[in-house]
Amino acid sequence: MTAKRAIGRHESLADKVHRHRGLLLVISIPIVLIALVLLLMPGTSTSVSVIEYTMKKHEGGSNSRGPKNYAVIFDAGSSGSRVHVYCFDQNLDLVPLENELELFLQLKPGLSAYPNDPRQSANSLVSLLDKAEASVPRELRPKTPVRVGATAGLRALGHQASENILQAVRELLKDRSRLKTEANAVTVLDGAQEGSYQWVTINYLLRTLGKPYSDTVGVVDLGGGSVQMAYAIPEEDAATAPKPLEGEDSYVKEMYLKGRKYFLYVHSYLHYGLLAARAEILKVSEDSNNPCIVTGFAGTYKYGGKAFKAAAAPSGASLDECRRVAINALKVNDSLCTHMKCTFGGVWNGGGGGGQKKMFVASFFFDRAAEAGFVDPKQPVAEVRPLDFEKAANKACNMRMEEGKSKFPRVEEDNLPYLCLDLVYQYTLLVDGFGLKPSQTITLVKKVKYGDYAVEAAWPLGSAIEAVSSP
Ligand SMILES: O=c1[nH]cnc2c1ncn2[C@@H]1O[C@H](COP(=O)(O)OP(=O)(O)O)[C@@H](O)[C@H]1O
Ligand SMILES: [Ca+2]
Repeated sequence: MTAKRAIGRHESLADKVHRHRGLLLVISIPIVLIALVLLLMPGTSTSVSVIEYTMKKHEGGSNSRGPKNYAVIFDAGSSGSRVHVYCFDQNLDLVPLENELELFLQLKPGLSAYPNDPRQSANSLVSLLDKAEASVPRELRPKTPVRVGATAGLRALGHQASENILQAVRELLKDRSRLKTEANAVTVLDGAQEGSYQWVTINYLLRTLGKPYSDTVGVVDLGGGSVQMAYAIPEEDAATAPKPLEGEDSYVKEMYLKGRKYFLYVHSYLHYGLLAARAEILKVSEDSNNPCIVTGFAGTYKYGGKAFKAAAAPSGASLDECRRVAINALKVNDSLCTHMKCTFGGVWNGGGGGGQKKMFVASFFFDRAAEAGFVDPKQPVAEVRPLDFEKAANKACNMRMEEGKSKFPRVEEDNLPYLCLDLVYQYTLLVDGFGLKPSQTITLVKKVKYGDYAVEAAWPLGSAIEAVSSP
């Protein structure tokens, strides 16, 4: 009986198809054509990578968690290691741990300072781990994710040496900690992840997530080893984004946050962090004097296990000549731009737009501006213009080493010989590299106000949000 009915229905369906074949043909031709065009279009499938997380609402039901969710994130940076502990409520709002919105601890040097001793490298995290774990209530520890994200220092070490260190860190966590380690909890972040987490951090703290892309802010993060830029772009621009250069991460990440889809342009430049750039700039002058070194200084600069001659010319430092060397080191003019518009080194600039109107610029940009005296280190943010870096550079390039302490009382002694270089590089990176106008206002950021508190403007919060919102 059942079989008979099925056959009967099958026959009548076939009859109908036969009867309406003309109409079906008319409908299907444009559909096939559209599918063909989409298939052949350059774009999204090759240049966009989808970030794997959504900021879920924790409103109960099967996905419900406890009232408080902790996350412990290690930032294994090139110049130091840091740990952040955050606590979120069910709405994914940050709630205070004791009297701050995060526990933040740091130490120097970073994991990459022990390239040949993975155990010692991992053990450098012990004091941070113990204090971080102690700040999480005992009963929540097995449910609390811990992640270790290494950045430019381990990236530059190469695969085998960095993998050995990461393995030693995994063992340390297993032996010493009761926190939850997910698969891939201990990794070298790729530059695009680092930049997109930083963008999530800042926009989360500014409460712009969930708003249209043009209400979000763009970010620049100048680390020791690498520098990242990230900002949201319109969907049309994402669809026509160029393919990345060989071996590079894709230019666009697709992200779902607070119910909205964002297309994030993100790029990380390895070797263009501030401490790495010093080496690049000193390499240009090889064994001779360098016009970026403060007048009266002669010494060596050590970076990444190598030593570079760092000696002032007898005639002293020169802002103009140092600018030329910095532009040269950035390869602004001598690399092929095969995209519509490039930043430097042949890298696509993302096309600009509303998501880049306001730029929040972090890490060494804030720190050097504070040391140079044009930003108050006690304030979480400061509005400046690229030309403030040039003005300070002019002063630094025209002083002698002996005058350093009185002209720049806040500069750390080890940084003094490189103050002209650092400030010139920062100006050059913003203006010649990223194409900002010298007079454009940018926000230097150390922390972002969140309610009555201020939270570090660093990528680990973006990673924590992902960790507590994944299933
Ligand atoms: O959590 C943070 N809060 C404030 N500043 C930070 C934080 N993390 C990194 N920085 C800044 O970034 C600088 C160095 O960057 P880092 O060592 O992370 O290099 P990398 O990002 O190239 O690996 C530090 O000297 C500091 O100014
Ligand atoms: Ca960093």
